Amino acid sequence: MQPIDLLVFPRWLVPVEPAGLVLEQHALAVHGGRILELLPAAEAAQRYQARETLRLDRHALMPGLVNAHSHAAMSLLRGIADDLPLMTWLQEHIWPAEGAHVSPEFCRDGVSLAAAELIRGGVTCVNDMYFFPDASAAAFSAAGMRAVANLIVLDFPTAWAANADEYIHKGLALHDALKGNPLVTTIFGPHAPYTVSDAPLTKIRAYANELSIGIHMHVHETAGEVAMAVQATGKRPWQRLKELELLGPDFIAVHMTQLSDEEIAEAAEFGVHVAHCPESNLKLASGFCPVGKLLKAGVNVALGTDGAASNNDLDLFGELKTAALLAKAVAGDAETLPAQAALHMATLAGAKALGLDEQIGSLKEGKQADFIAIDLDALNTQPVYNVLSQLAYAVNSRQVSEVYVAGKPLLRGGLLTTLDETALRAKAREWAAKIRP
Ligand SMILES: CSC[C@H]1O[C@@H](n2cnc3c(O)ncnc32)[C@H](O)[C@@H]1O
Ligand SMILES: [Zn+2]
Repeated sequence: MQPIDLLVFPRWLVPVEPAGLVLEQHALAVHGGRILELLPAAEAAQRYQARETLRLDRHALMPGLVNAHSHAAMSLLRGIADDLPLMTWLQEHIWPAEGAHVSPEFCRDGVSLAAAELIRGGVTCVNDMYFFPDASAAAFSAAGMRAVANLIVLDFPTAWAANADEYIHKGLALHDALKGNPLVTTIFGPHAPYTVSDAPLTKIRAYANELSIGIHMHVHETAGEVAMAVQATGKRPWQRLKELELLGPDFIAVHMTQLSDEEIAEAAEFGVHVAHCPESNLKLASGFCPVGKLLKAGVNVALGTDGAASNNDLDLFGELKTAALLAKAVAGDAETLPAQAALHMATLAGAKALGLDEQIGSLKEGKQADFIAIDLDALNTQPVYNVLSQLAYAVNSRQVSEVYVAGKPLLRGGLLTTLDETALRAKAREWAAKIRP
């Protein structure tokens, strides 16, 4: 018998790829933080001597969810300004609050609070755009989560940097510092076309090419953003990004609610990835991303929560259901974004957008052992005719009972292993008292 770290025997094994596959009486073998193989349960019991065995008789086992767009530390700004359109929300409420309170400590505590919520909801990897990405990266690492730290860029000064060049240089230093980190990688995060001018965008493209890192940006979030740009420059932001050669297979465009058919075709042609944030778009009344059309055109569409100040939670299972329902309504076609495609969007599509699809996003031999187990015995997921249907449309994130990243448990039997919930609650209250005394 071969000694290995872990054997998991779930009721249902959902690898996500190949699409629609649900294995029963199978096991997942894990060693050295990686998936050794998926194999029949009887064979696993004969061949492997596991240091630890997990028997999950009521559970579906699937890859960890990938949150392709978030601002994790904004968990500390949850509920500070609601029921407003994007620009009023951002310019009159969020930026002033961030200007007054964001610091390395704010980011550490906000990310830790968000990480607890994300882990509890089955998210194992998060693409995070926020100030003090060094502090955020450290907090994600301490929580044991996989993260993509954004090298953020803005034209205006904040507590993190004084001007676009300083943002870029601090970002490059962070990129160097994170080299060799097994869990945290980097991506450029220029905020949006309306906050970053041509010169820094040109530099970002050059550095992204040189260092082989991607670019992640809010694009065409609202009709107002597009109209303002057309009025000021005669060009839609997409056209400007195209002329600056930003669009390519390493570019993640977030939101994308305002798209012509020609722009959809170009997104496919350039291999641009879209990070769809349906609940934030709904709450800020930003518009509807044409997910059905994008998928038909061959665009990779990933899923994000955006920050907790515009969502107002970080529940990616909830987001996945909203995405599926909204895509059907927008397309006027109930067959758009079926359950299995929505699960793909929340896992492998996110991994692909982040350039991590060789490592995560599906349960496959050789990939990192980033997996989650969901207890389907709850009343709201009974009876189980179709596991994929339960996971996409009926699961509540509280049913996530196990979360592993690189073979290490972050949630065991519903209990967080790396974070102290009582301490997180106390910190959240402390910050609230400072922010709204
Ligand atoms: C450069 S750090 C990130 C920056 O983005 C702000 N933000 C949060 N949500 C949104 C959104 O939906 N559109 C545009 N900008 C957003 C966040 O508050 C930070 O200032
Ligand atoms: Zn955002």
